[in-house]
Amino acid sequence: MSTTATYKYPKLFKLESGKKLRHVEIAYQTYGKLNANKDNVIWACHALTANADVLDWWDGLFGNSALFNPNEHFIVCANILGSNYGTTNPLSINSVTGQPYYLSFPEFTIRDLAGLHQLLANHLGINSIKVLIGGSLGGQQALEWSIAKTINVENLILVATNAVHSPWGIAFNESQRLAISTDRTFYANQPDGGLKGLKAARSIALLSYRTYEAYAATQLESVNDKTGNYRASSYQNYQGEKLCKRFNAYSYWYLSKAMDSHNVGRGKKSIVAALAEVEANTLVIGIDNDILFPISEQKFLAEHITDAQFSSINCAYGHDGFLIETDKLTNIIGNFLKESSDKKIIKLHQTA
Ligand SMILES: CC(=O)SCCNC(=O)CCNC(=O)[C@H](O)C(C)(C)COP(=O)(O)OP(=O)(O)OC[C@H]1O[C@@H](n2cnc3c(N)ncnc32)[C@H](O)[C@@H]1OP(=O)(O)O
Ligand SMILES: N[C@@H](CCO)C(=O)O
Repeated sequence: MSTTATYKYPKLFKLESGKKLRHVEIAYQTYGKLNANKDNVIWACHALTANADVLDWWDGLFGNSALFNPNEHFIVCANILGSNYGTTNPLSINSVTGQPYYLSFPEFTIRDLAGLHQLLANHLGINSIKVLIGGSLGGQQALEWSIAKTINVENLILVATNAVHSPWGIAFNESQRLAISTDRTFYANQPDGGLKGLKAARSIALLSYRTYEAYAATQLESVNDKTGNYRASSYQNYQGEKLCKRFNAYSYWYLSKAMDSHNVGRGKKSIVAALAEVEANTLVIGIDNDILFPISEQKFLAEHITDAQFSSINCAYGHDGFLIETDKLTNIIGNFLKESSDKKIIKLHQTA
């Protein structure tokens, strides 16, 4: 059973900045049924440009016969604030002006994304999450939500993510925003504003999601006499255009800023102290060819989250491997969850 719905939060939602959003709407999908004990929730947090349909974009890890399946689990995935797949975003109507927000949309942080997940969990009557999982920007949300401890998270799975967004990651995002800002239609406040800039931004981003080896494997020329019309050029153009058909420059702009804001140590004693607040059984998975969220970042997470396990995946694809290597993820996560449930049974026997 799959449900697509939108939750309209009836009150004002206060952002970390202190600004308030009214009439926040959260588009979400659920699959399967919440059991009587309400202890079968799998909550997936999506990355930069995905949507609430986790069975589609994380097919293989999620699916009818996958590790996370709707027969056993109640799977929840919410479209994040700022994204154009149904949740309130810069193209939504600002009820005060009666016009879309565009660039008057307030900036928000990863903590705000986690805050919206909590609103939805309250609405769905969920007090406990069996597995909270996210990759990349999705992992940043899952981590902040676990640190906030507004809900019980039994198992936390962080894939290709970090505790604080790096100078390198911010520089990539800033370069993408520079590309968008050179497109003057961006400032015209129209739904297709900045699309040429967005195309260039996606082309830049892809360089950080893939690797030298991935391009060599898929875009190498088969002839030596070319002096133009290269496959790699066509690939960059195609990928930029593909994103423009399903996304908008305003959402991209704001979401990339939210990613830059990620720092679990903000307002805390330190980043390390913030990580020590995580109480969930944690598994951190890195991709060893990831140049955007290098594996040192996942090792750091695992080192500072109490009793966290660390595992790595070899994937020539690089960062986006977290969306592709679903067999490897299934294997690593399946073993981790089995161990975690065995430990729980032993603990129960010891306390009985
Ligand atoms: C409504 C929605 O669609 S939202 C959900 C979809 N998006 C998401 O979930 C976001 C996360 N997903 C992603 O980032 C990506 O889909 C990934 C990483 C999982 C895979 O990336 P892909 O772009 O599918 O794969 P890859 O990088 O190998 O590129 C393949 C595409 O490039 C095209 N391509 C490959 N080489 C070239 C070239 N030289 N010139 C032009 N096109 C090329 C292929 O024909 C293929 O096109 P298609 O996507 O139309 O089938
Ligand atoms: N390729 C991913 C971003 C990488 O984290 C997306 O478009 O959502």
